Amino acid sequence: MEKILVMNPGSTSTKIAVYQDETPVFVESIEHSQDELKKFDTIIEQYEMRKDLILDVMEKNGVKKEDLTAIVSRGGLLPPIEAGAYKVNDDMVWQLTYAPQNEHASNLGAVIARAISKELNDIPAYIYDAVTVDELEPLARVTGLPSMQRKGMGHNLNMRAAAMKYAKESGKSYNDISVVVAHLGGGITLSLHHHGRIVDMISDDEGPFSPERAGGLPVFQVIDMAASEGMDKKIMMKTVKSQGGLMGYFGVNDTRIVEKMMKDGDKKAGLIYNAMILNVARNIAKLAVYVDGGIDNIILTGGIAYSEYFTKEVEKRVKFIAPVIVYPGENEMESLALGALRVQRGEETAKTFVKVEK
Ligand SMILES: Nc1ncnc2c1ncn2[C@@H]1O[C@H](COP(=O)(O)OP(=O)(O)O)[C@@H](O)[C@H]1O
Ligand SMILES: CCCC(=O)OP(=O)(O)O
Repeated sequence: MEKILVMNPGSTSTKIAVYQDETPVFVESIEHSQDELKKFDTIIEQYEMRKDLILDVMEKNGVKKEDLTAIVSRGGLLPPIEAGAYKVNDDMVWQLTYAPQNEHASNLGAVIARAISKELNDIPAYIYDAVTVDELEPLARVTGLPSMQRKGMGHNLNMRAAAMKYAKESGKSYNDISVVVAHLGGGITLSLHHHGRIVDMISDDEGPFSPERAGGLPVFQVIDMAASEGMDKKIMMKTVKSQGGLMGYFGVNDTRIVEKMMKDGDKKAGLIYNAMILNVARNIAKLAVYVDGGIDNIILTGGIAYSEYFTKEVEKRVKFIAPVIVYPGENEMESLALGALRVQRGEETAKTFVKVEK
């Protein structure tokens, strides 16, 4: 029997679960307010706070850490890697601590997993379907600057799980479907799953603005901003990553608040909320053209997909491409647990990560 600790450090929450084989013993999501997080300058400084929280929640739910047989976490912003499981090793911890592709809360997952594993005689620790799974086709990588390439970066864990769920429900194999999946969360990313691979995707730096991200911006204005007084990389990243989107316009990252403002007659809220919807729809259409519009279904998932208003308005704009299906929320904790379980049972092999020094 397996007892697996599952961790998912996100930008606005830490999700923690323990699974006994396929069954959840508990699943908890602890929200982090902007106030709580603003005292940390970098993500890695949140290490102690998030690790203690994970261990406390486990203890509170009556699970002894000595009973764990494996640990699995959402993977962070590693250099481009393949889909599926990777063993957490010292190279991965080094990469996420000193040379991640970018700052992101998920960078903490493998670092905390390694530390807990070491305290427990090196029980196996894994990451699964990391943020930087990159299966983009060469055609989808090209930009207009020879020195820049498009990269795969997104909510791969939830988006692949949603695509696989759709395949199962429609009696097909993941290898036979063509779907566009939009993860509508604190950050919004979209992906095109075509014959078993994510052949194109739109990351949070290119796509729609979201509750806390600026999304794709007019590049000439970005250059002016970067060249302005007092700007540096850290301030710029913070502005577009956590202070953009709804946060920038209204100072809140809770979509429900903005939707309520709109419904109560606030004109600015109506304009911005409907623009967010338009941006999601526009980016779905962008992905559909890679396969000449040959999409079986469009899938909307993530927290915002609980909003009937949001999903219906997106559907109105994109249903000319393919039918829309809504899987509200995310299935990340179960996807992580089942991935680790397959590895523990020898049904899948975990790959080995090797660090890439810049
Ligand atoms: N019923 C709802 N209607 C609209 N938005 C919602 C609803 N429930 C949650 N959300 C929004 O979903 C977002 C978080 O989505 P989630 O997928 O949990 O996030 P993340 O990708 O950041 O982990 C927040 O902006 C939250 O306000
Ligand atoms: C860059 C994609 C990953 C991401 O944005 O995750 P969160 O929305 O959880 O911050």
